[in-house]
Amino acid sequence: MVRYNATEDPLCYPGTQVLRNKSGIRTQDELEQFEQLMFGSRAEEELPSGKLDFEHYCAIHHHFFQDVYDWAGEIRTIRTGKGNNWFCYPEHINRQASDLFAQLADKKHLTADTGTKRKFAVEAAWFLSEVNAIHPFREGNGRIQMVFLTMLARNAGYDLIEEMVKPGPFLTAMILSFTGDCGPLTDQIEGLL
Ligand SMILES: Nc1ncnc2c1ncn2[C@@H]1O[C@H](COP(=O)(O)OP(=O)(O)OP(=O)(O)O)[C@@H](O)[C@H]1O
Repeated sequence: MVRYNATEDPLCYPGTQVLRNKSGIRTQDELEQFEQLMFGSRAEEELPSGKLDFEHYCAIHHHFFQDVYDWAGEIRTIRTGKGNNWFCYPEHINRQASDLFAQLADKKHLTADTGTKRKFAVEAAWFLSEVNAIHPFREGNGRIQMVFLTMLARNAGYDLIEEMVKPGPFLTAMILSFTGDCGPLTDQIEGLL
């Protein structure tokens, strides 16, 4: 997992980068294992239904992380970044997310004009790069991005096979998409359809 650059974070146990959690786990390794376990167990359940809007996106985050964090499904309140990239400042998240999900709705949730895998992948890469730049949550963004992408694909008539993700190239493509180059991410997504 790529760790965050975060400003002083009240969500962490003092003097650590370990997020306060419902089980009181104080080490990062143990917390990641616990997150993974809970995520897997919630994946077995039916996902929250919704309109593929931002409210739905947050409900999905809540579903997967409700066993671990009190703030599951809530937008973050501190500035975060990864590598050299800082994500949307928290005070702008609601507005940016509303704009993005309005555009997604205008594009009929990527079901319009996406008659080929390539066309769908182009639109999906656009959406993923934008939602990643917003990065609504303190943790769990990558996993929720992938769950939601799978839902968008299914809604557009495609089966996205997440097990086929190649973590290294996919991460490189995500980072490139942050700087506006969505080509490699488009290729990665097309390869999953
Ligand atoms: N340097 C970077 N610039 C932009 N995006 C990045 C960078 N490094 C990682 N990302 C993206 O951030 C997301 C991960 O965010 P976060 O750590 O909140 O999610 P996670 O689900 O907890 O972790 P992971 O996706 O690693 O399992 C992924 O989509 C990843 O591609």
